[in-house]
Amino acid sequence: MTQLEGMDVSSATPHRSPDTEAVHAGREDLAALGLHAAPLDLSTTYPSHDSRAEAARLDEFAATGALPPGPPVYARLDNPTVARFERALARLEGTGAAVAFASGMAALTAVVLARAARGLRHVVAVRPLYGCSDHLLGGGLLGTEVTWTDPAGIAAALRPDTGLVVVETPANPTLAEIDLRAVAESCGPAPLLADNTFATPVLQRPAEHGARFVLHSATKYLGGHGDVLGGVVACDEETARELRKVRFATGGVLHPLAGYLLLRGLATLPVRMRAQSATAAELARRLADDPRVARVHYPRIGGAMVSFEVHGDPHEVIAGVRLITPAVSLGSVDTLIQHPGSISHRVVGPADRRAGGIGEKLLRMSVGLEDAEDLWHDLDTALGARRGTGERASAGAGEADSAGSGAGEATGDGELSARSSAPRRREPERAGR
Ligand code: MET
Repeated sequence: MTQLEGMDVSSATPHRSPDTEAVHAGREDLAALGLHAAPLDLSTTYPSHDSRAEAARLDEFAATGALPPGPPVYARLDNPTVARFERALARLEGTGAAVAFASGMAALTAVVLARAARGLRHVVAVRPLYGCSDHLLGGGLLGTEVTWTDPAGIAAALRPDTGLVVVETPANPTLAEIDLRAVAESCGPAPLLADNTFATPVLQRPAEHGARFVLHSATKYLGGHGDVLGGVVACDEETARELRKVRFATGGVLHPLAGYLLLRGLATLPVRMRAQSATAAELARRLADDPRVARVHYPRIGGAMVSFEVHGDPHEVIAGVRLITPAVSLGSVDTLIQHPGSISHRVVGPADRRAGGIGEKLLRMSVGLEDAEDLWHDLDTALGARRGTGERASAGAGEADSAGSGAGEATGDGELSARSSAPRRREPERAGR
């Protein structure tokens, strides 16, 4: 372990732009090590001839959850490659610490267990959440009891044994947005967990709005290339200590190779998010103007996710794509499309899916780095004949522009500005809850 591990990273270095942090955070010790690229430490254990010192270090960890100084003891406790990713993500989210896990679900599990260890097993949650999050909380596997509510009902749903309030914004898969500051204020003493997987810290830093736990499936945008499974919770150092204790006890650790790939992924996160968001906003505009599409969901804060409801059979769209990958997951450099009712939210019962606004006609698309025209051509073909006319579309940028959807224009930093010159037609839905 380096001396940098376990420190409160919020005070470690002066404030720098997120673009700079993405490239440099977590790499503070490399120059002293004489390295340019981050090293990959695959050790499962670490030698020491001093058993008394090891005992003292383990006692200290067991008592506090603070990472002991000196070299690591064992990989389930601590790994320097993973710690670089944790420091970098904490810097990007503006928190004092971050704790990485084997997957996003392992990360959420650790938070729930840490709260339950304090006797606080009641959870207040807002639908929709990612399907497996919904199932983990509501299914009772971890002994939790959930009160599902809308954001306005959070304060009334709180109980003395409420240990956690869980929201996801933009939500998987409807992209519904929540006012995090308002929600955090209504949580009282209960900590707010915000799943920030879809927005990433490039578009939104929930800790600045009062979230105590910022959850990511790191598998998605943080990794960015569809080749690493991981999860992470950004939080303050005191909270991180509780999570490290749960991680050590339960073993849901992030593999060092995953930590290596995630740190590498973070370096390009802002660039990828801006490019993918610009293409997503353009596709959302075109879909909103398409008669084969009943409804388009695109977040006010932008992002690379677009969800839309078709008039026809959504399964035919999945069957019809050729360039776009028909697969669950998101956040990769290639565009993915899936049917939430069949895959990402299958584990949520039909009535609860409906309660969360997840209709059977809904498709969820994660827009990658391909050319927008190529993606539109594939979508246009997969959507099939235009309703009523049988006409095949050949929309390009010109057609989209002349359509003047008024749906807003990606500015390149994830924000949207309304087009004012063109007549307004249908817009992607941006309504919050
Ligand atoms: C196994 S289902 C889904 C994986 C991922 N969390 C998604 O929403 O696509």
